[in-house]
Amino acid sequence: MNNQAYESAASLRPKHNPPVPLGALAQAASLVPATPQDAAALESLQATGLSVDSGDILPGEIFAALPGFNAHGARYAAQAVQAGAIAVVTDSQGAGIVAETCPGTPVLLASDPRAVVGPLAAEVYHHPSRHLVTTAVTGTNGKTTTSYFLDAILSAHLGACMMAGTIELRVGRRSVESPRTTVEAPVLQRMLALALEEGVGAASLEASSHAIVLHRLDATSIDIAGFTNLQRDHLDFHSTMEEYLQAKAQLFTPEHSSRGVVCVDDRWGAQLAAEAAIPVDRLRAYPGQTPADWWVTDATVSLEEAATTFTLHGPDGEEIAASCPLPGLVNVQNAALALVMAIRAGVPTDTAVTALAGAHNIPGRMQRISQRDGRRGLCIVDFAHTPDAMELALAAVRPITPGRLIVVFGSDGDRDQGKRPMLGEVCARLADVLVVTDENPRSEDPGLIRAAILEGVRSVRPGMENVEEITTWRGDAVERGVELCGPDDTVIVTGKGHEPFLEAAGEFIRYNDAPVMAQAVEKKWGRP
Ligand SMILES: CC(=O)N[C@H]1[C@@H](OP(=O)(O)OP(=O)(O)OC[C@H]2O[C@@H](n3ccc(=O)[nH]c3=O)[C@H](O)[C@@H]2O)O[C@H](CO)[C@@H](O)[C@@H]1O[C@H](C)C(=O)N[C@@H](C)C(=O)N[C@H](CCC(=O)O)C(=O)O
Ligand SMILES: Nc1ncnc2c1ncn2[C@@H]1O[C@H](COP(=O)(O)OP(=O)(O)OP(=O)(O)O)[C@@H](O)[C@H]1O
Repeated sequence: MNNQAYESAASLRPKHNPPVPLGALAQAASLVPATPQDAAALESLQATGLSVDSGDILPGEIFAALPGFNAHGARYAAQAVQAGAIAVVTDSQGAGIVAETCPGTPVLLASDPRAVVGPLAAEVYHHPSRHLVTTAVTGTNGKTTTSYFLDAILSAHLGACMMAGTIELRVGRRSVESPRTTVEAPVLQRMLALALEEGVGAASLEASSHAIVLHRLDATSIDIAGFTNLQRDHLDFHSTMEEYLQAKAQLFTPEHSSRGVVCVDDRWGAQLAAEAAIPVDRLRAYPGQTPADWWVTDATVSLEEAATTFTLHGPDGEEIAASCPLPGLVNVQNAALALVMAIRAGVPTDTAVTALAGAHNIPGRMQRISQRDGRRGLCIVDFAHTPDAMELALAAVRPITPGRLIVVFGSDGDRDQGKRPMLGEVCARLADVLVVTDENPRSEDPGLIRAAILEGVRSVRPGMENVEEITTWRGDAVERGVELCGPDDTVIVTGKGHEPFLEAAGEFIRYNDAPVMAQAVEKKWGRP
């Protein structure tokens, strides 16, 4: 994500945050003044906020200078002080740098500064999560989808819900692009405080494993934590799957959450549920034998409405007929998880079921741009950008496609080159018509990326029938896909989902598939 997103995230702050004495903050996070003069500062100073980023400091706030993977944050202390920081929280190495670069600035010491940022941020923003119904979803896949389902349900129940995840940071009507899946603790606490200030009663969060390990969620009171699944990913950060699971498992401890709902469809979920240190509901979303408190039967994809219907059974004999508007059986796991989490958060079942059924248009996640109506075809934007996700996405839309399945796709530059022919192979195998285009070529020659994809296509379809290559611009390819789409056909454009930029030749170009596809739909069929 580019710098603009970080700047926008910084704008989501409460309008009035009563200042907190530095002494109280030091006590809350067991901070030690670096010098006797710094101890005196505790008596006189009050803080109005906190940041780990010097570029994000407002006058009166504290700068937490963290030892980073690349640099020591204390290197930026002078910049923070110039912006109005009243004190710096750091380790002893950082204190040395501050003494050199901005002498006289009060310094509070912590042996692991990253670990105190959460509690400090919660304290300075007055523990807003304690007053909100807060949910957090973790797992390799399905976090975004499940958290949007929860957003819809909690909004229906409480009037509004705050959202912090991969796609957006939203409080009330204000939404900004999200810099990452789970933002730094000060950004999150500010958003929660703003939500409280604006009368928003709930928060739906995504919890990445990076965030859990890097303490971004510390001191956030989560009412219900949810776990979707664990698949191979991020083994550069967590060295083994066991370590990856243990990172997620931290969310299911009383330090973070009051209760949990865990999908036990894979063995990792079963292990997590068995080892969890908080009360946990076990949910089985797919057919299987694993013991569970809640389980799903009759999962079906409906052709007419592109909806998925299922029955959710509960521990007290509940039998809940539910539906979600996203196709694909993976979304049954996400939908059932959202339902059980909502029920455990106190949402009446009827309210939850109705809101889930209406949870349309998650940005870039099987997002329907036009519905099949006898004249128009079904037009969808989806984020699938790996061979596995592409396989799932195409398998999800095939049953709701009486005619041809058209896929518009490309592959990233400066990333995993091996997946390019694999994507071509999957699409050639599972779709009828292929329109090959660019995704984010970045510094690479887009023609070479497309050639690698086409090599994979050729391995399945040597004659290259029903394969088109669009060499001009991604928007033209999306338009071509829609042009080819008949009333019984489906066109799915994959790879970029919600992304607001296309990265090419060192530039971030404003581009989003959804409005481009909507324009193509209007050009072909007129306004609905
Ligand atoms: C690996 C990782 O998570 N790194 C995080 C880490 O960065 P770092 O230690 O490398 O920071 P650094 O560049 O050494 O800088 C040290 C400190 O100086 C500060 N600084 C730096 C520059 C400056 O001008 N002013 C300033 O104050 C930085 O905010 C930082 O606190 O600490 C920074 C803030 O303290 C985070 O912004 C940064 O996240 C980076 C951007 C990141 O890309 N993280 C990814 C891996 C991530 O968290 N991903 C997960 C989910 C992934 C997924 O599910 O796909 C996510 O939640 O998004
Ligand atoms: N429950 C699930 N199980 C397996 N795959 C899923 C599941 N839910 C979604 N997917 C697949 O993963 C893709 C990403 O879904 P989603 O954005 O909801 O997950 P995520 O955990 O937020 O991932 P990311 O952090 O990459 O956005 C979807 O396009 C879909 O193909």
